[in-house]
Amino acid sequence: MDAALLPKAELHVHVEGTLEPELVVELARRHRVALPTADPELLRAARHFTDLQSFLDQYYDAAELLRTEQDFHDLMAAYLARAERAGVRRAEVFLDPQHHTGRGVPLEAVFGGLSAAAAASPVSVDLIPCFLRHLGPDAALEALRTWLPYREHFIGVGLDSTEIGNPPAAYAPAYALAAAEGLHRTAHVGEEGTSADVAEALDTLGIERLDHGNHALDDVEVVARLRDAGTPLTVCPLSNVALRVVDDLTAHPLPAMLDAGLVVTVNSDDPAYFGGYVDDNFRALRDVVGLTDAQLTQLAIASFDASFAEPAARATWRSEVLAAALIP
Ligand code: HPA
Ligand SMILES: [Zn+2]
Repeated sequence: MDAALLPKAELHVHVEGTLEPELVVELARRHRVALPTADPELLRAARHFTDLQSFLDQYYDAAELLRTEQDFHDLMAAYLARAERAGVRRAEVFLDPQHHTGRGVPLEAVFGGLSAAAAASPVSVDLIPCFLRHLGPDAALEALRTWLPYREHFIGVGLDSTEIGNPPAAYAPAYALAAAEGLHRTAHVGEEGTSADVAEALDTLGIERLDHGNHALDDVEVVARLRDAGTPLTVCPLSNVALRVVDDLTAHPLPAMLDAGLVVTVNSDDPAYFGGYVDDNFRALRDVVGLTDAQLTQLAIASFDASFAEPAARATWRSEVLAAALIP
């Protein structure tokens, strides 16, 4: 089999980042919003970035087209159909509820639409709402309180948006409440931020996974902490190239992360913006970085081990990977 299509879990994908230009055009038509062009290819060509913020500006702008439960349903349904073709058996999907409630979209529409599409998919799906760093720590704590009545719709919390200038420790109260509520905890750290930010997140947030974490490699002590604790990193190679976290794929630290004994998983982040879904990321690691089939198999197994799914389901998927890897 194409090693890029191995059974896998996707643990780092933002549902708003799966908004393809074709759906942008459809949503604009649905809500009578004028676009600069109705040609999806021209919209796609405009999706290029110089850094994280230049991406976030476009990403939040396009996400304003998501208004109704139907819109959120259609977004998730399209992602899951594509993810299924990428070999995804399990998806733990980020969302940015504050960006929607801040525009007057009710949480019922956001969670209702996403969960309905998830329930209709053969992919095992759970949702992880993220705190938006640019809105600050008080808003994060308040947001979590408003999410808790929808507790059955999500399994954990994350932290995303502008990393520079928004270090993680301030979010400790929101993470403490999440822990008290029995929620899983993960956070974007070390994408544009430093190894000191990664250490700070480990010290203060009680995170079970680290999203990105590229700059952890700048400090051997931080690497040792992650390795000794077995904290998985959700790494996003094509995202890192698109946002210039790395110069090109051949300079990507993923092989160094594996060499350092870190638990690494491969993910798409915002596939509609960064030129590829999770299978495309696996394929790029094989074709450009030169990872072997054995390494790709290791990454696929790690994705299930690092997931928040039930142990029995993880064991089943893990054996599926091994069976697929053995069939030439
Ligand atoms: O890669 C990311 N980093 C921070 N915030 C984000 N929101 C969507 N994608 C990202
Ligand atoms: Zn991300």
